[in-house]
Amino acid sequence: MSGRVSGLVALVTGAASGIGLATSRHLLKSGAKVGAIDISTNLKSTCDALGKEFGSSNIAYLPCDVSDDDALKSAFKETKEQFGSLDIVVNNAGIFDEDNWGKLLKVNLQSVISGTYNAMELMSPDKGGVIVNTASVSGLSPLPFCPAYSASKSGIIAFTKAMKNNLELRGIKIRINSICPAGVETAMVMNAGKVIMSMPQPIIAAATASAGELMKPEFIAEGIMELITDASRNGAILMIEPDKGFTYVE
Ligand SMILES: NC(=O)C1=CN([C@@H]2O[C@H](COP(=O)(O)OP(=O)(O)OC[C@H]3O[C@@H](n4cnc5c(N)ncnc54)[C@H](O)[C@@H]3O)[C@@H](O)[C@H]2O)C=CC1
Ligand SMILES: CC/C=C\CC(=O)/C=C/C=C\C=C\C=C\[C@@H](O)[C@@H](O)C/C=C\CCC(=O)O
Repeated sequence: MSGRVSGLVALVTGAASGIGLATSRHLLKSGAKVGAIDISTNLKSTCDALGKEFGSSNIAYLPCDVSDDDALKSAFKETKEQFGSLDIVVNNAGIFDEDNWGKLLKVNLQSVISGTYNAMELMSPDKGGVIVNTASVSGLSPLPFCPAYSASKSGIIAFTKAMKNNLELRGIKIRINSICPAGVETAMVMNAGKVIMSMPQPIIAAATASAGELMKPEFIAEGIMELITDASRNGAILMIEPDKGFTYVE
């Protein structure tokens, strides 16, 4: 799979908000069909609005908790059944909840691994496909105010690199990449402020020190689209920062 996404079938998790919503819009605008997965009650109105703008037959409303492996598998299958193929998967849903770190690991890391295996099962062996996993700069440089979150994102990066080699060695024509944004202006960051404020003062200071200018979700969606459409990108880790823009890291 390379080049144009027009006519292809994509699946995006965390599609109701922030980076997932911006990516779904970008994919629809480029002529792809999108299976939109999210746990949020906002997903219905989001899909209705996207359907009005881009055609209701191009978007599938798939309410699902990505931490439930069986439910996630069903939503992947439903996307292929509705649209006839599965070519692009963006494993993007995530939470920022250190107090519930067990749940965080399931949503942020387990769902990326199970989403990748689902994609491998459903993508065409001939045509192949592309997977993009949303990590974070915290997966490259772990942050003291979110140790479990950082671990989940490091896990995504390690999984993506290892799976790239695994797929290549087995001759499977699926590319797999990861995106690592710094702070983005989404509900996740807006809600994190009050949680961080309840942490010990030195941790608040560390969080404040690492916070830079927030980027727009649309900018991150552009990075995800680059990883989808540029056939030379496989096993790529794309860091996105407000001051430096896009940087591919080893
Ligand atoms: N906002 C930021 O500064 C950054 C965010 N990220 C990552 O980007 C991804 C998207 O986050 P944002 O757009 O920022 O946040 P967001 O909060 O706007 O969007 C996350 C979406 O995931 C959904 N979600 C959460 N738990 C779910 C579950 N169990 N099942 C299905 N859907 C679920 C939410 O309902 C929401 O719609 C996450 O993986 C996050 O860790 C990475 C780097 C920076
Ligand atoms: C710093 C970006 C690192 C990682 C990005 C990421 O993957 C997820 C980030 C999630 C939450 C980040 C929250 C950052 C908050 C900062 O703005 C701190 O300055 C908040 C500190 C105190 C709160 C102050 C207030 O709300 O009044």
